[in-house]
Amino acid sequence: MAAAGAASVPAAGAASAPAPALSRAALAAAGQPLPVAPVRIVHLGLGAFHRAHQAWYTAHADDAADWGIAAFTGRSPDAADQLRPQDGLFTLIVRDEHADRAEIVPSLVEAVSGDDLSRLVELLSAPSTAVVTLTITEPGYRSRPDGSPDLDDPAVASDLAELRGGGRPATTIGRLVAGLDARRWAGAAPIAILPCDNIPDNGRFVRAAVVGLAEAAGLSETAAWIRDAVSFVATSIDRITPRSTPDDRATAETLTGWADAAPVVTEPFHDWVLQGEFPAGRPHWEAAGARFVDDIEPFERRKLWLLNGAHSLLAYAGLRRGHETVAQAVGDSVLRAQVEAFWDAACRHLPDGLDLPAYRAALLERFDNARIEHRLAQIGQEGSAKLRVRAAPVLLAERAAGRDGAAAIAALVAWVALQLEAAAPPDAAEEALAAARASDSPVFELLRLLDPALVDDPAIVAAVTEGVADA
Ligand SMILES: NC(=O)c1ccc[n+]([C@@H]2O[C@H](COP(=O)([O-])OP(=O)(O)OC[C@H]3O[C@@H](n4cnc5c(N)ncnc54)[C@H](O)[C@@H]3O)[C@@H](O)[C@H]2O)c1
Ligand SMILES: O=P(O)(O)OC[C@@H](O)[C@@H](O)[C@H](O)[C@H](O)CO
Repeated sequence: MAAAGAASVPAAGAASAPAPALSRAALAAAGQPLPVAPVRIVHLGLGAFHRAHQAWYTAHADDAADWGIAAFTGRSPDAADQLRPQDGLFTLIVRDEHADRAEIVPSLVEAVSGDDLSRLVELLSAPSTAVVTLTITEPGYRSRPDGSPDLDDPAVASDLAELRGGGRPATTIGRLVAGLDARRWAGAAPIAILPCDNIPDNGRFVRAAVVGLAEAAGLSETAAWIRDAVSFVATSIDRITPRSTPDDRATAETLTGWADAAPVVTEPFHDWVLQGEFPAGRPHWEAAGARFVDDIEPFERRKLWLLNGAHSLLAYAGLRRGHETVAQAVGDSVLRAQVEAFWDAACRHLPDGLDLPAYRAALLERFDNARIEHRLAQIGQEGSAKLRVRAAPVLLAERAAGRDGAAAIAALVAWVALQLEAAAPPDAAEEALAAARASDSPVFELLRLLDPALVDDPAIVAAVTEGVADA
């Protein structure tokens, strides 16, 4: 298969006629066929990022003709409903600071509603299926911070009952366990699972979730098989991809001449670092720039602390200063200085050899791209899970090194202040956050929710309390 199609203009139609709907048949009729690769990858969580990243890398692999993706939605069937009539095709709008270019990405060959468990089981039972990728957001795993299933979560409890009775689990990890159970019964072909969410050591994290749920459901043989035979690959994934807006459809149509109900906007930059085995094979993603390493941790920390840590700082401090997007916030000299200070702190705890000055300079350029409207309210969602891994480790490392940790404390102060004003973006942990806010010592309890180690240090609690009082 050719790499992702270039922007395509329909053969017929006056300028005022409505653009034809994107589909493989319509493209073929226009002389631009995009063949359907066989499904060998199952994706869970059909959001914008998967399409801008893993689907793009797969389309640009030099063996793309052998690797089609069947992608399942997470919570609502909407994305599948939009993409099914388009045969999985979608327009990727790559937006730099000056212009847009578009390509039609052909690697997604099947878009499926997440509740279609029978199709998931069928695909996971097929020996030809070699890779499962996930982008279901941090709370989507329904895990404790160590990755093990949160057995107090009612959806997890319900899935346990369903899995025990051979029923229909409803969480993504529950469905994945049901699919892996079927794969074992079908002959246990090897497979790799590849979480692509912004979670440290995400391979180990999702392994704990999957094995833990299988064990808790009494599927002990399947749990043992997963432990021994399923490979959990750790990844650091990077491509800033904001939520799509209705304007993006008009842009896609102008650029390609095709009407696309579900285009995605992304930045030109992309990066993918992976560590782990693929026992049943994988696309030649290196051809598109992916890197396979023996130790992912330095890359993962650099990305999570510098990019995502700064994003979260800009989100909470930026919202408090009246900004709406990353570009606006990083253009505010006060916040830019806070970001630089946070990066100085984080860099003190990153190993040599990561070319940090160049990485920081490139990040600033990416954040400054005002044509990417990355909304702080989107980035700020799920703050309790995000700050735990993006800011708390930097603060704790600074304190352990005998410094005050002021730069990382600034991020916590902004988030705590928004919490106390009940103005923080949505968070799956809202029930616990509300209880913390209503307690006698809300700052202490909010910090404890982020990471109990924070409140073991009275200086951190005092600094955040003081910062919030001054904010
Ligand atoms: N957008 C980016 O710039 C970017 C970059 C790197 C990594 N990521 C990772 O990808 C994830 C998804 O980002 P996106 O931009 O595609 O978001 P999105 O909102 O477009 O898609 C999120 C997907 O996750 C599913 N989901 C959400 N909550 C869920 C739940 N509780 N259970 C099951 N499924 C659930 C949704 O149904 C949807 O399919 C992020 O949370 C992040 O971890 C995103
Ligand atoms: O996707 P989230 O919600 O985990 O985090 C929001 C952003 O920080 C994130 O999407 C970055 O844009 C991304 O990680 C860049 O690669």
